[in-house]
Amino acid sequence: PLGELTDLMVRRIRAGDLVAAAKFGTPRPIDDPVRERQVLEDVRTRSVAMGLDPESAVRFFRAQIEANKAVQRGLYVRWTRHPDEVPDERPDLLTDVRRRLDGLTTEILVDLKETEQLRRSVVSCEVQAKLAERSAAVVHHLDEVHEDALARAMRAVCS
Ligand SMILES: O=C(O)C(=O)C[C@]1(C(=O)O)C=C[C@@H](O)C=C1
Repeated sequence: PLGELTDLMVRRIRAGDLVAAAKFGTPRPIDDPVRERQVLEDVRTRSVAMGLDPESAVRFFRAQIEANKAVQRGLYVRWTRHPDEVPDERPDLLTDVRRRLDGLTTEILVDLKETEQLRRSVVSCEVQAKLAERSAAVVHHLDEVHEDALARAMRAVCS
């Protein structure tokens, strides 16, 4: 039941690779508190409009942002040690990567709404979340950096 939401979380985590590729070797820092506030304000407003608990949605997205930063930091370490692994192309953060993240926000909010009942029932939610996390790690061939990020992101699934 949490498979679709988990897949979307993995897609957001994978978008962290693009964020890292856009920022690595530029003066732009991994942490952008202004952008984080914009993302979370947007989530809050749209949750209210959708009848989702805004506090829980914001908490969920805070965890997704932390997971995204963990990916960026992990890749920075990897790329500093192995410069040959740095992607050849630098995507554009504003027009390419953040647009993709904004699209994922919409999809994730819809899925949060669809799974609201299940996520409120703490015990079954924890069981389903573990199942979804394990199968996503296998299906998406996640390496350690991305698996750790997913574990971090999953902490806020059960409300
Ligand atoms: O948009 C960025 O610059 C990102 O790094 C992505 C993101 C996010 O997950 O939405 C993560 C960290 C930043 O502090 C702001 C936002």
